[in-house]
Amino acid sequence: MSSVLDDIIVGVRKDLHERRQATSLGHLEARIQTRRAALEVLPQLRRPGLGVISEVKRSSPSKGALAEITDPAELAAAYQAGGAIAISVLTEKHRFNGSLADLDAVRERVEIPVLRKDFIVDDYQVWESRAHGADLVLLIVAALDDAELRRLHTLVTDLGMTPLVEVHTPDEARRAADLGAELVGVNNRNLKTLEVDLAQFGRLVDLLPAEAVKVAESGVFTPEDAALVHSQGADAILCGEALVRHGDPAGAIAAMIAACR
Ligand SMILES: O=C(O)c1ccccc1NCC(=O)[C@H](O)[C@H](O)COP(=O)(O)O
Repeated sequence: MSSVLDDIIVGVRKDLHERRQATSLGHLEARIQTRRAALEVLPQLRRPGLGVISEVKRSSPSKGALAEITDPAELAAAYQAGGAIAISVLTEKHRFNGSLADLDAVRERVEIPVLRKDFIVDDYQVWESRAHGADLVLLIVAALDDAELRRLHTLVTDLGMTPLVEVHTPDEARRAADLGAELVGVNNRNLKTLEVDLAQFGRLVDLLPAEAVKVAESGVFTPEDAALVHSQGADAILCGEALVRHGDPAGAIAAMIAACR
């Protein structure tokens, strides 16, 4: 039986095929030449305290519609004002109602690094991410075999961006370590069943390379949640639903950072 992740990737490959027909790789390469270099994020994430990677997320397979978000750039500006270290933009369209236009709008508006959050399975998407101004690209270990993971990780790095390597199981944590990943996210959400367990970060943290920057992803709702994963070794959190549903996202980010001082 196929998992939620498998179903998402079927749609992603179909969309990718259409975009490839519309925009050649050569066009993306030319567009990259006009962009300034990708921003670094690792030095900031290595500083003491909690980094908050704040996500622009309209809907999700687990919860359906979360927030309308008519102006993603405005939301990203609020995130930046609250002290976010980076903005994550979900660009998948069928399940998350995101787009590359969202990435463009956010990139134009904020000065901090921007993560392209999608289901990356092909080199084309990496070129596309840089062409649209991404500084970081998510690589989900569960979606890739070792050869694909290594190839995409190298390409992201070669284009000057930072790969965020996402794991959920001990085996995936080992694969991320073998890769020499410098930025590793533990997703507390199982992308095959959609179950969320905030304790997953604490279970996996010791399996990650000591020198890697560690991100706790998903299921962080309160300053107390943020303080818990920070006390377990999270340098940063990746937070979506709690912020898009909050009336004061800047204040919510500031409160999470304050709880980890
Ligand atoms: O959010 C989902 O339901 C989901 C389902 C299947 C694949 C990925 C999914 N989400 C992507 C993410 O990992 C989250 O958007 C991100 O970590 C923020 O999570 P949260 O703070 O719980 O919104």
